[in-house]
Amino acid sequence: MKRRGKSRGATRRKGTFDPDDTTRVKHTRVGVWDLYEEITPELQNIPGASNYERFLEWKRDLPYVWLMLKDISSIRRCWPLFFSYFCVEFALALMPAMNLWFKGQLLTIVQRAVETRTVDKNLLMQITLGVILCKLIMRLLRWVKLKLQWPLSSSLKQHFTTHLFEARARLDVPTFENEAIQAQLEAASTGGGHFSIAWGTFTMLLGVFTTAVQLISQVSVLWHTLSSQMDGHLLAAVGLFQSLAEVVQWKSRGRLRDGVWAATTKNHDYIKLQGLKRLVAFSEHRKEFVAGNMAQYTLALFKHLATKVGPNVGEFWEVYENLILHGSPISVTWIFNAALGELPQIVFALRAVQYPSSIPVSLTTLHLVSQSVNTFSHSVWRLIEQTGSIADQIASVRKLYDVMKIPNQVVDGTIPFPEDEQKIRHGVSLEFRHVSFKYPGSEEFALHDISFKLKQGQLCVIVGDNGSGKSTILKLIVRLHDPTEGEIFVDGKDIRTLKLADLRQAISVLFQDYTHFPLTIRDNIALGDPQHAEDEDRIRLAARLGGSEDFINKLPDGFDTYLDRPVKDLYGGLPEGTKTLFGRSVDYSAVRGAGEMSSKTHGLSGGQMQRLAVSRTFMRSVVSDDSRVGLLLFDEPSASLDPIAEHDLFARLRELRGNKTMLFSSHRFGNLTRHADLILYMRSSHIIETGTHDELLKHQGDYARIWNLQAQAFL
Ligand SMILES: Nc1ncnc2c1ncn2[C@@H]1O[C@H](COP(=O)(O)OP(=O)(O)OP(=O)(O)O)[C@@H](O)[C@H]1O
Repeated sequence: MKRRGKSRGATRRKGTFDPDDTTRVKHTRVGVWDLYEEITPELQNIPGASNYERFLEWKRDLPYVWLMLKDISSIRRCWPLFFSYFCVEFALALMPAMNLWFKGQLLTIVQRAVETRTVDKNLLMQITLGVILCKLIMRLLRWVKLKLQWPLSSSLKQHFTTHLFEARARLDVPTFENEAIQAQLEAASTGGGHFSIAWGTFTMLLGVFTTAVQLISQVSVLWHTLSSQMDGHLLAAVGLFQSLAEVVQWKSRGRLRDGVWAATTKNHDYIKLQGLKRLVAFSEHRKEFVAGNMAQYTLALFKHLATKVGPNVGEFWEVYENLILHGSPISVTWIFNAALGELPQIVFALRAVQYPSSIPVSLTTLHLVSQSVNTFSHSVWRLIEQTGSIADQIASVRKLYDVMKIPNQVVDGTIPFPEDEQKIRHGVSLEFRHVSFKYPGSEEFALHDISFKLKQGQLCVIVGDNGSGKSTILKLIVRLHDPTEGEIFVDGKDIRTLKLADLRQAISVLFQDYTHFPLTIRDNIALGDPQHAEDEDRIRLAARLGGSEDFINKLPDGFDTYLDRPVKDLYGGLPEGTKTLFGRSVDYSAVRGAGEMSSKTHGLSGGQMQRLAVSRTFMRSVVSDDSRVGLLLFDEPSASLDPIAEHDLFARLRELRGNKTMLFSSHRFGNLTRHADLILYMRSSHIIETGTHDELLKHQGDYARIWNLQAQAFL
């Protein structure tokens, strides 16, 4: 481990994590990763301070456990199952003590047999029966437990999956794209394990309780039984000493806790290696990968890089577990403890030499003691392990609830919008007042001092160079981000004061980088207007207006087609092309046919994709008479359309928009700009020319130049 010795003068914001601050940050190399942990200055020199901190964490986190238990108790249909599960666990916890009791009885019989040379056959039968019954009951209880486990754990999982869905659904763009937030969401979803956090916590709490019951019941039975045995307490003490010695040697693993830490890698070879893995694994790259003939080159590069970075590479957690947690060498106490395991036998041998006549009784006692000490120390181990992981588990519960409280960067307003529902159909006014904007983490202005006004019902077209800021203007209107400086007004009101849901309801937007959702085509269109998502007629009308109805109808599953099925079919691991297996002929087509599975995928052309996206916008904006939309935003809606489709789209838009205010971003002059009330010509984050088509032509500036350039192509 070494400290970083650079940039003492680095800018440090109060309360934020600064990896370059050498007084507060510990740096550890973990394979190709660099781990930076914040050292808490006040506590670092106090012995045992971290344990104290851990206790404080518990105190902070326990209310969340209470909250979770209340949440779990709200799933009423599970009550009987929970009750049964609790009873089964409780009964199972008493079983080892019961077993011990029977063994104690056996010991008494042996002792009596040694002393009196007689055996009580009836008692022996009863005890034998009791032991068998005990085993049977235990098996039965375990079977019932397994049967109850699945319905309970899956109910909890489902309940908390909905909770996580809600937590994700409420996040805005800059918050969601933040990598720290992504990590927080990930941690809350998995809890780092196979089961859900809720089920893990429930079983852990129950486990601690039942282990305590197990220990108390065993100790009382053992104490009672051994009181009457020669050397009973001595052997028990020796056995327990050994198991406690192991416990003392066990120390909590130095897991990274929830404190402030961050890990990064600057190893270019490793990063490139990961990039190559994705390139070859993800279907979205396959077309270019194949067409570009990249296989041979990338394979050679992959091999070269893999050799160069060596074996100590992998996901951070994988490397951390192996190099840091399991990296400790074998200790002297570890070896000493192994020898201590034989101590009860040594004590027994010495006593046998001293009192040879007591050998049979002592032998049975030794057997009883070593067995019960084994179960006992197993229980102690369980308890320690459970309490050791309690802090982690409880912290996971807090994570589960904390994700609901992640603050959005775009803060909601309070004023309802619009004041007049009727009026909004005739459009809204829009004003940008000295708006500047930088994307999060970017030093460059994407927009700089942008001001313009648009009256109710006007058509505005934004034209300009690539990267000049056209799309960004549209994104700010729907408040995907807020301006860094300046204000935006809709109908004279600062959009930051308006209720976000109302503002977005009043706007229909088609982004340039639209995506299609992993749902059916019907749902893809329907989600344009969630309020009318069940209205089949509207969906079909939207498809017709967007120019997508014809090709959708030609697809085998029509509107039910999934463009990219979110759940894939599963197949056995036979190598593709296998024709025979152990002499039998085999073929996937039989099982595929029986399951009505298809290996076909439905590809759409770029233009068809765009028509689908336009249909989604139409679903919201122009289809309904009761629409509450007053502002339509289109970012390059015709980029992938053929000239006829483009012409039809604009004609339809002009006809259907009524009086709604409309804003287009476009590279194409003509079809739209000629009808525009206002054209904004942009370059390098600034508006450099504004006016109508005629005004800008007269002005003889850049707009006129590009217009003439495009017009000449048709001469
Ligand atoms: N998510 C983002 N994060 C950081 N910078 C971004 C992001 N999106 C865009 N930018 C930057 O902001 C500037 C404006 O981008 P914008 O997408 O608004 O341009 P545009 O005029 O719509 O371009 P085009 O004509 O190519 O669509 C560009 O310099 C771009 O690199």
